Amino acid sequence: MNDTKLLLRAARGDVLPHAPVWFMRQAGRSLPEYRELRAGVGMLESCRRPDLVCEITLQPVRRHHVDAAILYSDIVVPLQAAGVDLDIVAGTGPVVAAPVRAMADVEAIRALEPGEVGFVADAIRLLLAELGATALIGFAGAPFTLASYLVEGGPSRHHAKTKALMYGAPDVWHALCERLAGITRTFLQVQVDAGVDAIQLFDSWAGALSEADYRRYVLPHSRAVLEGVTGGVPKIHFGVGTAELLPAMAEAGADVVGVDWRTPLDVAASRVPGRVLQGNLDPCVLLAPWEVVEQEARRVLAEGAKAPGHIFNLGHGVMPETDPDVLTRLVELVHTA
Ligand SMILES: Cc1c2[nH]c(c1CCC(=O)O)Cc1[nH]c(c(CCC(=O)O)c1C)Cc1[nH]c(c(CCC(=O)O)c1C)Cc1[nH]c(c(C)c1CCC(=O)O)C2
Repeated sequence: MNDTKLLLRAARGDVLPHAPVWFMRQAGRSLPEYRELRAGVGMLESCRRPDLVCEITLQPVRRHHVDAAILYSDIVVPLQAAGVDLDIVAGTGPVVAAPVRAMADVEAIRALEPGEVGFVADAIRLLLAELGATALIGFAGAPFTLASYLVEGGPSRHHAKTKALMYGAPDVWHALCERLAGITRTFLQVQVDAGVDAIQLFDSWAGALSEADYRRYVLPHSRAVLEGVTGGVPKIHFGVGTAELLPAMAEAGADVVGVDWRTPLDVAASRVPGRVLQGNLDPCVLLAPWEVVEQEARRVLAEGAKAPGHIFNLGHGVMPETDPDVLTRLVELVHTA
């Protein structure tokens, strides 16, 4: 069964008739059917309801015929399940009630018990019964990106408080990342044990760091997550603005390296030889006329062909204002290119 899933064959580096395609943030606000289902239901509440998670995860599969579904959830779901007081505020993102600034704050973050995210395992079981040959991707946030939300208290442009803690109190920083790595590992293992086909570790904001700082302050923790998850599923590792970090992120232990739109995939292939790549059409290109979308998508496919395997995706998430019909057409193009 698994062998018929195109995404898994691409992750293994098999020669395929065409690249598999899915989109980061394919479930969500670009779809009117999502906005309808979510009316009056809070974001995190919706993530705890297996029936809603299943339906929202399936919406982009039905509409676009992508080769993979990504579980509808959020990177802060396991933190909330482990008792961290936070919410997702519409139009802003995650907001944390009591930001982490000192060792006592770190010590107040406890481990995640698998049963505390049982709703995720339930949703995955519902999805597996529906998905057939479409792969299901589970995911989690990497320690740096989670730490950034916890230390800043919310979204941040410069991650200044995060870096101040990292440089100024490395013992607190490493203790925080160790706890977050434990929570993330448990969250991913629950998803793998429930049957997802692949996992993606999002270190969305790691591109804020130099390679030296990434290696010193982040890589050991991301590696602990990626190496700690057992079950043999392919592991995808992705961040934004990570051109200089690609080799280090590959060393953290991913089978597939996600690339944003800034680095052409043939250049990325030379930076992480032997790795399968995922990416990397600029999400903003989807707002341009179709001729531009087609030209850029064909360029991405040609550059991706230089890697040992290529999973077509955007360089970051779908923008909410994207016309869903353009996504559907893009999937068709990738499938027939
Ligand atoms: C950094 C990050 C977060 N969450 C996530 C990341 C890593 C991916 C990335 O880099 O974009 C991951 C995520 N969040 C969500 C998914 C669902 C699956 C999918 O990709 O379709 C995934 C994979 C749902 C969501 N997560 C969120 C929404 C929008 C909330 C809503 O619909 O009300 C969705 C569908 C909220 C969220 N959650 C987060 C942000 C920055 C936001 C956006 C705030 C906003 O613009 O409203 C934190």
